[in-house]
Amino acid sequence: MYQIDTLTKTYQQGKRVVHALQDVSLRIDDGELVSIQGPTGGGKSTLLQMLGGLDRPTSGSISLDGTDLAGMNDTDLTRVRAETIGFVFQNFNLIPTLTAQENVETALVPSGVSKEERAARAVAALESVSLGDRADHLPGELSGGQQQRVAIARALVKNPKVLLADEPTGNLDEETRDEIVDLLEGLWKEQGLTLILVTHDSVVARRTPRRLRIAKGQVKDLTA
Ligand SMILES: Nc1ncnc2c1ncn2[C@@H]1O[C@H](COP(=O)(O)OP(=O)(O)OP(=O)(O)O)[C@@H](O)[C@H]1O
Repeated sequence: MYQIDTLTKTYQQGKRVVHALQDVSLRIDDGELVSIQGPTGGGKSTLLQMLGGLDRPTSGSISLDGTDLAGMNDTDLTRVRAETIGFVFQNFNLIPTLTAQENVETALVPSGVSKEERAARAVAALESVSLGDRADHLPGELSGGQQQRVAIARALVKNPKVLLADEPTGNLDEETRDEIVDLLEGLWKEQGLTLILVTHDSVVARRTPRRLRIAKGQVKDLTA
């Protein structure tokens, strides 16, 4: 469970101070599927970065299962990210010179999993996104939707508790978008994940049980 209390994140832009997040308080329970919408510059990516322990708040707290991410040292935070949180991005962020199989295996390197186990788990993860027959392909040989499936397999191969997705369908046509949302929704149900996704797309947001809107650094729960 995430518990966020009076979280503020400011950035200095020249002489100007930008409040990317302002006094945000929020709770996200285990197993929720939540979308985050809002205008450009509203603070969506900043919030996702905080949830992923990729950046630290200026003030306030953000805890995951009772541990304050803001107060953790870098080593512990890296471990939490490696073991507990999966990330999916708009641009897939696959390594172009590695095959689908190798891309997925990379996610297990920081956790110290043996080579044999990495290979077996990557095969299973690719099968879970219906890409078992494309394991030897390079990203450039795959469609956008297939690349996103590889990225989802890479995020889930470590069995994370939380999956954070930043515009996961932003680069896909409508049909592929629907396939990817179907896939994410299926994995969410099957694996009991907490799935939090940032999206500009109201069609995607309408499919999530809980919808948050963030504008000018402030969060509103549209389903409360
Ligand atoms: N590293 C940074 N340095 C300075 N300002 C930043 C930085 N990151 C974000 N900001 C500012 O914080 C505010 C919130 O940005 P954020 O990227 O979270 O918005 P967003 O809702 O994700 O926008 P978009 O939909 O365009 O991705 C913006 O005013 C942005 O300019």
